[in-house]
Amino acid sequence: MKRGVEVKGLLKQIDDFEIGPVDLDFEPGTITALVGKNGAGKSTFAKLLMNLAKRDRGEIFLEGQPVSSSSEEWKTKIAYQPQVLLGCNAFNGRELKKLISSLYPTWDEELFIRLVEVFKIPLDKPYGSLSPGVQQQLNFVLSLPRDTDILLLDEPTAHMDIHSKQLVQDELATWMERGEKTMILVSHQVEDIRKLADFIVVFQEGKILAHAAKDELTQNYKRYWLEVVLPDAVPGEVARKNGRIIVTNQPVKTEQFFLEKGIRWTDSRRLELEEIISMMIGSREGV
Ligand SMILES: Nc1ncnc2c1ncn2[C@@H]1O[C@H](COP(=O)(O)OP(=O)(O)OP(=O)(O)O)[C@@H](O)[C@H]1O
Repeated sequence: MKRGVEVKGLLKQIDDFEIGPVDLDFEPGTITALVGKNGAGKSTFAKLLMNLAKRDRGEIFLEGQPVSSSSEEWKTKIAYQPQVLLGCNAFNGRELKKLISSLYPTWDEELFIRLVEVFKIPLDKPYGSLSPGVQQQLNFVLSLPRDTDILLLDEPTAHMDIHSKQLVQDELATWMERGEKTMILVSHQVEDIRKLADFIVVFQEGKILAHAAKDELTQNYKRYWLEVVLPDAVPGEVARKNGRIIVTNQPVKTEQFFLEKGIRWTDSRRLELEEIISMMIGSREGV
């Protein structure tokens, strides 16, 4: 069976910031979104996967190939799209394509040409002269055609307009249909996560706070408006307001508890993914 990305006991200390220990498996055929507050360690984790930051401990395997400085084999397995392409300002798209395509035996020229047309990328202008949104589009158009089995994208749509974001979402969804691809997506864009992700990994201060299937999260997070003020803790409770509005992530247990105690609720609703993520990463207080 094909293996995706395996991370074992990964640890890195940067000044007073520690990332890890991280143990994570990213399965082929899935998209995982890495979320967390600014500075939580997502981009550093991405760099560790690419050996661009040196880990202190642990192991990383890409389709079974160990990521290390002493071998090159793993490099053709993964395409990494960083937030910013450094050192490229003087080169135009055509020159960058020539450089990058020569490094990837799987380069798909047809896909590149199609994407250039879809995004209407001016290939003859220096990268540094393009707007941040168009730079990001070019960055994307230079990443996907590498057609590696593993794709690692760090905030690929942050600067893009709404239409371009939708194009990226469509292209990524289509790309996943090519086979057993593994995609890791660092993102603050809820729409990207909602449309694309199968799994969500929550980073908090360098640690993995949660790793869950997106559908489970949206099924399980539920808000209840109670008829009475409730002093006791409720099974599954994750937040409350005035003892009368309760959010839980175990609605079956919660409702059983309410029924046993004779507590009635006037309304209940599932939370939107955005609310769930905000609650999990701790950027939203209360209910
Ligand atoms: N080269 C470095 N030197 C010093 N500190 C660093 C370095 N790289 C990362 N850090 C620190 O590591 C922590 C995690 O940063 P990182 O960029 O990984 O967070 P992030 O979750 O990607 O944030 P954002 O959502 O803002 O992109 C921060 O405290 C950052 O200051």
